[in-house]
Amino acid sequence: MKTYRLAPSLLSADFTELGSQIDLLKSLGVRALHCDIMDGDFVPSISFGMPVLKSIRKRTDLYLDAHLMVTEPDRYIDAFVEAGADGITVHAEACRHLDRTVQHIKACGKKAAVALNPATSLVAVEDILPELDMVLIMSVNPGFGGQSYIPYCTDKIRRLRALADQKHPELSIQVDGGVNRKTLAEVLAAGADDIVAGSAVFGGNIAENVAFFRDAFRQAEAKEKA
Ligand SMILES: O=C(CO)[C@H](O)[C@H](O)COP(=O)(O)O
Ligand SMILES: [Co+2]
Repeated sequence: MKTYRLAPSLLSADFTELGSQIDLLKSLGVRALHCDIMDGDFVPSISFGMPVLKSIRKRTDLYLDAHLMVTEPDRYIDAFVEAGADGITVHAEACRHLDRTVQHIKACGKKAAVALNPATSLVAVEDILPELDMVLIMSVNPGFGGQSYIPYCTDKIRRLRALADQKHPELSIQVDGGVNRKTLAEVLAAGADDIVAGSAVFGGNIAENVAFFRDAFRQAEAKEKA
């Protein structure tokens, strides 16, 4: 039985109200925050780094999920662990020795995840799957919030769930990019359990948006039980 989790992407938060928006999310029952770290090289944009994550850590005990969209993730893992991340996600496309990087994250006592860009094949994680806590399927080209979900990613989520059922049933499948009221049902039905959403959480009424995700998770759980 899957446990579903919403991880709001802070990229879409109001940075002048970050502390109070984090407190609000916690009061609404949110358990994790997704922190998008962009270096302007692996992806076109620059977001925020260790000092901001450190401040977030001081503010909250929520699970902090660090999505490293950087060219050389190995250079930054210790710094993000030190800053207070609970889980570190590296891109397969950015790691020359992916197994070494994953073992490093695990040796730090943190959850290890690998992200795949839309056009990157599942083959990139097939062999290492049993070593991972999570695989992140990017459903937009990384770099910006507010983009549209790429439809072919649904089949990729489905194929990853089938692969995980064979090799590592506890694997969490996170989907990131363009997940909103229109696309959520499709993503859940395909087998995702961990949902990142930025604009669909912070755009408009945050409490109503979080309630929408919570209700969808309840429906998915009920479907699984039936
Ligand atoms: O990693 C990301 C972009 O590279 C973000 O997590 C993602 O885009 C979330 O934003 P939205 O839900 O608005 O698509
Ligand atoms: Co992200």
